[in-house]
Amino acid sequence: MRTRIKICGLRDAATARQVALLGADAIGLVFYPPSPRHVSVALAAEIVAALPVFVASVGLFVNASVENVSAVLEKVPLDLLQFHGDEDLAFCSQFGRPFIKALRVKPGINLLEYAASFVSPLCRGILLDAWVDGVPGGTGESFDWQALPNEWPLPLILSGGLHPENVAAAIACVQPWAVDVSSGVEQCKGIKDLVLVESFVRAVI
Ligand SMILES: O=C(O)c1ccccc1N[C@@H]1O[C@H](COP(=O)(O)O)[C@@H](O)[C@H]1O
Repeated sequence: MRTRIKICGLRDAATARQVALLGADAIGLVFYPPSPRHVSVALAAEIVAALPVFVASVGLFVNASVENVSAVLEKVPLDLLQFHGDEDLAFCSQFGRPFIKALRVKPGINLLEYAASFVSPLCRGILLDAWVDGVPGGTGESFDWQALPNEWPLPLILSGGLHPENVAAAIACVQPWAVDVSSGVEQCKGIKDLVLVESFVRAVI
């Protein structure tokens, strides 16, 4: 079975639909105002409404307030939440929605212990991203895949600096359940390139 694909940081309905038609299993919507990929609640609702059936919508938050996440959930029918900051299990679980938790790979972090602390009914996976000081994600930076454990207590989503030329090698090395990409399929920050999206999807094995 092919590795699942999430393309993150969509900012218009037509491109999101195209990305889905090219083979993405999920698209990500960034609710983090400092990001160049940030979307408003109204735009996110429009994008989700344009997706073909069976393509999942994922809302990405970074250390957002409860009120902020709840306000998005009231208006946007997201399938999954992605918490990309320092949120703990209690924070992530309180919305009663399935979620994935990002972990930025940094020397000294016990990756398996961290992942094990999120094993719970609503946590559907651990997403690994590169650690870049001062920027929570979407940096286009990768990390050393060779250093990762082979077995994980939750489905693994690999991200961080993936692009059409390295994604097959990353999958062969890590064998994740899914891959997630933003910068590697963009013309410039926040603008997706459908040719790169197509090449990325084709390269995923
Ligand atoms: O995409 C963003 O702007 C973003 C902002 C803040 C936190 C996470 C963000 N994106 C996620 O970052 C990783 C890696 O992205 P990249 O492919 O290296 O650019 C990915 O999981 C995105 O969902």
